[in-house]
Amino acid sequence: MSHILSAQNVNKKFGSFQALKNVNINISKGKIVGLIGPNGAGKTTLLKSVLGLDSCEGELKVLGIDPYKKRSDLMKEICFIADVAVLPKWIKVSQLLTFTEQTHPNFSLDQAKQFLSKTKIKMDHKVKELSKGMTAQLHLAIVMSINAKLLVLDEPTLGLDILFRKQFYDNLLNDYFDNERTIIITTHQVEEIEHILTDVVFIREGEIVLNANMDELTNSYFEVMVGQDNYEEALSHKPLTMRKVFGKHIMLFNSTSRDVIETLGEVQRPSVSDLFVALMQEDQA
Ligand SMILES: Nc1ncnc2c1ncn2[C@@H]1O[C@H](COP(=O)(O)OP(=O)(O)OP(=O)(O)O)[C@@H](O)[C@H]1O
Repeated sequence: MSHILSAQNVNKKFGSFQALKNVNINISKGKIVGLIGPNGAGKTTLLKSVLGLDSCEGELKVLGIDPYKKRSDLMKEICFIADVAVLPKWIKVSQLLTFTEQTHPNFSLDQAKQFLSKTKIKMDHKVKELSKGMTAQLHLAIVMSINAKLLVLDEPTLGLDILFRKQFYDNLLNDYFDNERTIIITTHQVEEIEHILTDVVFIREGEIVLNANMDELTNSYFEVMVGQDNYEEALSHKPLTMRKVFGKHIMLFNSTSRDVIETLGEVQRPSVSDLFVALMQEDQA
């Protein structure tokens, strides 16, 4: 098996509405992939197909398995967080850990206890007694104690404050991720995760509009801060987007015209969120 995930011409229709359009992606082991798109772009729809929660047309293989037809086989090897706040309110932490140990073959109870010992969560706490952030910590402690090959996170930090969000991603990167694992994350807070990503996939109206690793991205696009003197000339090279900061124009270009344009101002690497905004606008133009 060469890819952890392989999608070829994947389509998904809800009645006459086409939510996924000819999606082609391959993801290999050891990647942290950001699946990024505006509201209603098709991120959750794609992840549901990846997790075997919904059917799709085309060829989709996760760990070499057809997720919809062989979901129970797949679930032994992967885990996911759909929304951190969703855990049964009435259950005690100790009961939740026992339940997970009994139902998941790759769960380590000792490991979960070790993660939880670094938090304020106690074994006899009920989920309803935990704050949203503590519930997220509990969920993550469980997920990080499952020896999974693929972790799928759909908006994992929704509703959490910035300290918890930062801690969540730090824990994920330092205590969980290694080259044997693969993570797919969707979030609208792109700027908070871009430093941990190895690859980005942009999706818009069910179509993949960009699929690149972060190094490729740096080489494919660049921003130039252009002063008034060079403004007209820089503009003639047709920037993808432009914004004004402290009286200077920051223009985004793709690398085809790099040699000429980098003489016109200070070059910088665009953030993933700036690139996302630019490519979404470009696609709509
Ligand atoms: N069960 C369904 N029945 C009909 N349409 C659906 C269904 N599920 C999703 N859709 C539609 O498919 C499109 C993609 O939805 P999806 O939830 O995948 O978007 P998303 O990228 O996850 O958005 P968000 O960032 O807002 O969560 C939307 O137009 C949505 O209305």
